[in-house]
Amino acid sequence: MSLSDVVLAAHGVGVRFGGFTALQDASVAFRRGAITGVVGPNGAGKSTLFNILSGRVRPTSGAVLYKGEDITRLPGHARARRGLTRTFQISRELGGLTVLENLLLATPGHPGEGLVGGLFGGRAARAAEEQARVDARGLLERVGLWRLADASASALSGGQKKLLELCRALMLRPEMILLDEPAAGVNPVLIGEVADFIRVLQSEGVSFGIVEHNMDLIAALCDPIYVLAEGRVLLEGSFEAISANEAVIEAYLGGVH
Ligand SMILES: Nc1ncnc2c1ncn2[C@@H]1O[C@H](COP(=O)(O)OP(=O)(O)OP(=O)(O)O)[C@@H](O)[C@H]1O
Repeated sequence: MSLSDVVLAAHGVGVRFGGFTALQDASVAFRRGAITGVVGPNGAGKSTLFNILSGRVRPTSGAVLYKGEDITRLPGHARARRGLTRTFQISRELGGLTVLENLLLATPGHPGEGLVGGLFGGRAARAAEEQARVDARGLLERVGLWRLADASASALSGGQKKLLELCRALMLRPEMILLDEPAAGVNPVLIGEVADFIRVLQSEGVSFGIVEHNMDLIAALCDPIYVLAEGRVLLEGSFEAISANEAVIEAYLGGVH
């Protein structure tokens, strides 16, 4: 893999929480235009890796590079502004707001604040808010949620909340999105829709990293796939390669006993 093919990379990252090593010397590379999977048993360090890549957790060692730039010390919102966004395992919709308002509040500069009496004024702010509304409507139409634009976000199903979460990340027009368990709590039909939408976004040039326990989704979408176990990267490969690997099978069975 040449350096210019890599959009996001972790080089030897590690993090300790008190005396506990959650991640050790982990190196991963997310190829531009690819959907890269990250799998592993519970507690392997997958979310911790995403937290480091997205700026929520500062690694105790190693570095994070985005488009060749060292962003290890850059806060999450600054990474998002550069085009690196994420979603969370537990959807983080604002239940007191409508579906549409949730998207408007996800944009840089929060033009949606105008809706709730913020101090944004002037022509530029109004133009930004208008653009955000156009973007939000376009996204909600694409994922079939436009008819629910004025409904409370708390009324959405688990799967719809995941779609809303993905749309919130997309409001920032990202180049790279990290998805933490996009299929968790989502019914099988909607998982198919989420997968289709991810594929369309990929065809439009967005790169993805996906942490997921649903192996059907990983097999359908991801190449390559990194396997983590006990805070380390065990190996990287195609779905066929990792599922036939003895060390991977052992790592998963070890978690079951
Ligand atoms: N802030 C924290 N403080 C202390 N320990 C933590 C913290 N965050 C994560 N850990 C621990 O680090 C280990 C890795 O957690 P992490 O959530 O990254 O695993 P995971 O692979 O995402 O697991 P799962 O598949 O269950 O979500 C776990 O043992 C977890 O308890």
